[in-house]
This record gives sequence, structure tokens and C-alpha cells, in this order.
Amino acid sequence: MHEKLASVEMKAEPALRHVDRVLGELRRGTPVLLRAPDGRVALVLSAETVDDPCLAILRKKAKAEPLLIITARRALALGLEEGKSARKGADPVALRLLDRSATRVLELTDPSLPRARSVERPLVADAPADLAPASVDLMKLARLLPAALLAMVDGESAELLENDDLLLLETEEVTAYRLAASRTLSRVGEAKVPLEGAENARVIAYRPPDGGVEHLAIVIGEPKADSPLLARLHSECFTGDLLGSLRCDCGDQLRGAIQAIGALGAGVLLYLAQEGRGIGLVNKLRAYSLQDRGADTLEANEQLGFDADERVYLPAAAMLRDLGFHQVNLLTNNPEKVEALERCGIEVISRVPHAFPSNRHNEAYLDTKVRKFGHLF
Ligand SMILES: Nc1nc2c(ncn2[C@@H]2O[C@H](COP(=O)(O)OP(=O)(O)OP(=O)(O)O)[C@@H](O)[C@H]2O)c(=O)[nH]1
Ligand SMILES: [Zn+2]
Repeated sequence: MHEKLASVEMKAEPALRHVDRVLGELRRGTPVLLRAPDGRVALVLSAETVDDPCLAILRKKAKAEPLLIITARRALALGLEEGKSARKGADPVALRLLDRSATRVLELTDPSLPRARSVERPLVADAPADLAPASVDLMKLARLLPAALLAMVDGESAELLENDDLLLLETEEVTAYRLAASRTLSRVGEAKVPLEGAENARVIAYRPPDGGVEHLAIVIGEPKADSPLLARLHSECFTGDLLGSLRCDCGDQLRGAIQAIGALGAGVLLYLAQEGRGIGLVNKLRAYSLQDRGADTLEANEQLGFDADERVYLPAAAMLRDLGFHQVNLLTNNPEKVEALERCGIEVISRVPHAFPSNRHNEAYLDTKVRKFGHLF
């Protein structure tokens, strides 16, 4: 197990580095150039980072009025007809704005802000193929709200802008990113960390090649690779795991899993860097504020323009394989998690229930999990 300290399957590809640089630019509020396979080029900017001066720069650089690209889920939340197709993987929707201010862009993008004042209905335009889906995907990868300003540019201007120090990315690089980023996890550090209830524990850190936060494997005891492993896939929850938030059941589930594996003597807990069911901590806080206004946990995600669950289990499967495990008994109440892990090539021999008593702050959340996510309690 220890001699495999290098890369799990293959070395990082240049395309990953390229996408990662672009994510940094977008998070800083800098526009980037995106090119479709047929050669069309657009200038793309994260909607949540805009202000009026940067909108003016975008218009000037592109010599065109940008479209606001939102997900079909967000279009549905805005009451637009085009949102009717809202489902996982549905095409995004393009809006042409009459009120061209940054305030209007933010109103349409972020429902957690104070309620919109504008009554203007945005006009729906054709969403540029390949470019619109890739731009929304980039925002999700950057853990920003899934909305982008997108302005088409002609070939000559694109060349000038690239020389002007703007990064240029191919849409295909975005499409290939998630898979490549999960395949190339590297074991970068490990140490014994005695835990309450599981003194014989080691923490192993796996770094994704995109420069993202490490995923952690907590190996308890000496699990045998030739028999099914007791495993827990725990999605990071800063508020529940660290602060002991009562809004969810994560803290209890994290410590409960360590206790259960410790009591059995051997098993693995994967601590996955996919905060907020994959939407990131900032967006989870936005989702919480929508829940305080009456939405449930699923509706809040959808109002923000996300799917109910944005998690990817490829890194979890890659870590299990690297540790030598192909079959697990999985501690979870979530049947989707079982199916998702199996789709990634890990056999789930059995589901081991993992429920804890509710409190008055998380009752409605747990109830929504049962009614809308199909959780088994
Ligand atoms: N978006 C969003 N994420 C939340 C909310 N409450 C908790 N989370 C996140 O949900 C994840 C919890 O996932 P898990 O503990 O794996 O729970 P699960 O998918 O319900 O399944 P099991 O616990 O395995 O039964 C963590 O990443 C939390 O940060 C919420 O209201 N909105
Ligand atoms: Zn939580």
C-alpha cells in the first residue's frame, strides 16, 4: 500500500492546470476567453463578481452586449417559461437584459440577496451552444453561483484580447475536467492520528491535481483488502463537523461513524471535500438564508440554480481503489449514494443505517431528506 505514494492513475494533464488558472481568474472577477469546437469565442465573467465598472469593461472589450447565462433551474425559480425543462443536465438559458446594471445582474443571479426591486421581465435569447453550458460549469467548478455573463467576440478581437493577457480556454477542456481531476489524485501525506473511540487511526491526504482541497482517508485498524470494508463517505460540513451546528446531522454522523468503525476494529472513513452537497460553503450559507425564508433544503439549492445534489463520487472510488478496496458495507441512509458509488465501480455489499436522533433545528431538514431525497431512516 505504501509504495504507491505517487500518482493513482496518471500524472496531471496540462488541461487541468489550464482550467485551474481560469477558475482563479473567475473568482477574482477577471473575464476569460472561451472557445467552442467550431471556433466561436466568447468573453466570460462570473455574474456574482460583477459591478458596473467591470460590466463596462466587458462591453468595451467584447464590442457587444453580454448575455446573462443561468441554469434552467434558476430560470424556473424566476418564473420563466424556459425553466420548464429544469432537470439534471438541462441546457442553460440565456437572458438579454433591458436594465443593464450590475444590480440587475445580481438580482437575477442571487436570490439570497434582499428581494428584487425590478419588475422588468428579462428577454430570453438563444444560448450559444457549447459556450453557455461550459460557462455555467466553470462557475460551479469555481464554487461561485452558477451564472455567467457571456459576450461573443469575433476572431480578430479574440486574438487581440488573448495578447492582452486574457486566458483562453477550450470548452472541451471544461468537459474533460471533472473526470481527469478525479483520476489523478495523489497521496501526499499521512500520519497516525489517535481518535476518540478509534485510537488506531491514520489520516491519509489525497491531493487532486487541480490544486483543490485535499480529500482525506481515515483508516482505522488494519482493514483487510480481501473482505468487504466498513466504510463511510462523509461530505465535508464546516458548520456541522467543526462548529457543531444543529441545522444538520453531520457532526453526529461524523463522530458516530468513527465510533462504529472503531468498535468493529477496522474500516475507512473518507472525508470528502464537497461541502454543501458539492456547492461550496458560501453557496450553502446562501441556501441556509433561503431556508430561513421558507424554502426546504432541496428548493433552496434549486432557487440558487443548482441541482439538489451536485456531488461527484469519482474521487471517493479512486481513493478506495488506491487503498486496495473494491467492496464495501456502506454506512449511509442515502440510497443515491449507494448507486453513485456503484456507478464509479465500487461494489456496495450492504447499506448500514446511520441515523441519529433529531433536534428541533434539524427536524424539517431530516424530514425533507426522507420525503424528497428518498432517505431511509
Ligand atoms: N446545499 C446544502 N447542503 C447541505 C445542507 N445541509 C447540509 N448540507 C451538506 O450536505 C452534506 C451532508 O451530506 P452527508 O452527510 O453525506 O449526507 P447524505 O447525503 O444526506 O447521506 P448520509 O448521511 O450518508 O445518509 C454536507 O456536505 C453538508 O455540508 C443544506 O441545507 N444545503
Ligand atoms: Zn452538515
